[in-house]
Amino acid sequence: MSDLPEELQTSIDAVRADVAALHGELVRNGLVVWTGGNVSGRVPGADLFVIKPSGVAYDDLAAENMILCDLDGAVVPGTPGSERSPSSDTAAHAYVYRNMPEVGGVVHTHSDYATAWAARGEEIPCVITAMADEFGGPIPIGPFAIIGDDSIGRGIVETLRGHRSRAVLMANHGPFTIGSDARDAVKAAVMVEDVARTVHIAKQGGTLIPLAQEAIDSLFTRYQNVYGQTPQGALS
Ligand SMILES: O=C(CO)[C@@H](O)[C@@H](O)COP(=O)(O)O
Repeated sequence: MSDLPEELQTSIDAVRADVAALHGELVRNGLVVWTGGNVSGRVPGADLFVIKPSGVAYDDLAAENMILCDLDGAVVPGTPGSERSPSSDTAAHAYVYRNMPEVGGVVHTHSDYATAWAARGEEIPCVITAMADEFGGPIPIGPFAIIGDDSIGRGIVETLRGHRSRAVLMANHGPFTIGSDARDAVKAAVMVEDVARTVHIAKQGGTLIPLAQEAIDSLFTRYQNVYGQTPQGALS
């Protein structure tokens, strides 16, 4: 692939750097232990995505050892990092990219509280405004699926297609999140763990009070369209 058009190579290099750095956000936010999580990012305008190598310590991850894959999940030969095996979940990430063209990033972790809800096969009810803002409603449970083929990816797509949530709790496994790009998917992974913890603590203290759908809709619309800075005001 060394004879790629310069613009595509530049785009691939940017996604490599972004995906490598975002794995550090999983560690910084306490979402992973050892190597138990992964981030990928789609290469804009190409049938390609970048994902981490399987089982490599987060401290050793770098742009040059990220792995470039096609949308079937096959490693692109002769590219930096292609000498290593891609993440165990590459097939799942690839399935999402093939079937949800609007998705630019996918993340998987075994973060404690979200994975505990997944172990119970229990969706997280929308009882706090932070959930309405970020997920527009409850965080759904996806089917139990064994790693190794399209099963996990199919479960993610069947659960999230047409759903406001960018997070799904795959039963007995843990959260997978999607986003407009890899950073957005990492944000969803951070926020699903945060709300999973809060609602778990609330549930221990007594009866949860559901938010009215009208309030959820209003909060989600505001947060998705008004919250934060315009591109002119953004600092990073
Ligand atoms: O959940 C699993 C394996 O069941 C994987 O996501 C996790 O161990 C991370 O594996 P990778 O290092 O991405 O291959």
